[in-house]
Amino acid sequence: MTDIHLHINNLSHYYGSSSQTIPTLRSINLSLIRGELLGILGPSGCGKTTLLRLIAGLESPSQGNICIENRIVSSPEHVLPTERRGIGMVFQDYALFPHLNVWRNVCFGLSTNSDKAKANWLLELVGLIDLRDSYPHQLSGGQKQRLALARALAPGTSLLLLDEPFCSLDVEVRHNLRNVLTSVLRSCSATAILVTHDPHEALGICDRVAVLKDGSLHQCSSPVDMLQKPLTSFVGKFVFQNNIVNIHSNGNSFNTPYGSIIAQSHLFKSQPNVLMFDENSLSISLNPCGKCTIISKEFRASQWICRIQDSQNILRVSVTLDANIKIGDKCDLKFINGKYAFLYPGCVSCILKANN
Ligand SMILES: Nc1ncnc2c1ncn2[C@@H]1O[C@H](COP(=O)(O)OP(=O)(O)OP(=O)(O)O)[C@@H](O)[C@H]1O
Repeated sequence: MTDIHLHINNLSHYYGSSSQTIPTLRSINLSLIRGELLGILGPSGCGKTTLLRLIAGLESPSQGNICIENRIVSSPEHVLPTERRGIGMVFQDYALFPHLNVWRNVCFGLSTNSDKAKANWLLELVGLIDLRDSYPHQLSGGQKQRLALARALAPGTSLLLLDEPFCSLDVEVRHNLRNVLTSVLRSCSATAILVTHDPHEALGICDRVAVLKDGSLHQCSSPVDMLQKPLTSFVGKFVFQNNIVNIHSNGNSFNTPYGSIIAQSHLFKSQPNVLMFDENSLSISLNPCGKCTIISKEFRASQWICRIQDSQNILRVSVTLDANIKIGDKCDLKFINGKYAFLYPGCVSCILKANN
């Protein structure tokens, strides 16, 4: 049987009175398996922090409930205090005690010798044992966040809530800390939720990723499943930066300025009106009289990613590094034959076909 650590059941939340405001979270259902790292991903204001605060017991649900270890800890009628939930929290701003050194920060609130042995082990694990006498102001941002991680886990916490913990750190430190996080969580057999607005971070280290938009859960699945089947066009666009094009059907066939679409129409539950495809699905040919304009190009290790505009869309297109292209160049775009794409609503897969 699956060992569910946290279960969120039909959870909704409003700030203020539900009759006056729009919900911050709408009917969220999620489960976390023990030892799992779940990413909560979404744009600014979608409700990520609110969801974390609800799990921490810092907000009260308007509807639904939250169970930790099969026990209801939050419902509209009752909210178990944060300190009785067996959770640890790590924030972007570290929240360390400035007047306590590293060792005393980790040991804060611990009493037994075995707790202190664990604190020692955690400081070893996060690479801070040699800095045990230093104070927070003597640590770098990355060291402070490693200390915050060790402190959150020291009391034997098995459920960790991390709210954008790496977002104020520079790229290399952030990258190192992601690796520290996953190995520390594994060593402690801890379950964790990582709130982030960075798709690379969520996809890179999380076992599963939950994507929120305007308080609604669009998808919760492993990174590979999400890549292979983004359930909504928002997931494809926000998480994978895929292209979105509005389409109109002509009976069972769809035409676009870039070519046509082959799909099995019996799979449609409703008529698709949006096509989604990735940056490798279009070919570009320079043409001074072309209908499209290259408006930006970004270097990636193995290709350029161009943004190309026509009268209806701005599309991301990958172009080989040896292509002689400049911003402002005119061009034509067409589908690359045989590339896979998705139609929405319904996430029906289809195949792209270039116009002759
Ligand atoms: N204390 C509050 N009172 C009223 N509205 C709030 C409060 N806190 C947040 N909100 C609103 O609730 C919505 C969700 O906020 P939340 O902080 O959960 O989003 P978020 O996804 O974490 O955003 P960000 O990535 O910018 O931190 C936003 O529209 C926000 O303005």
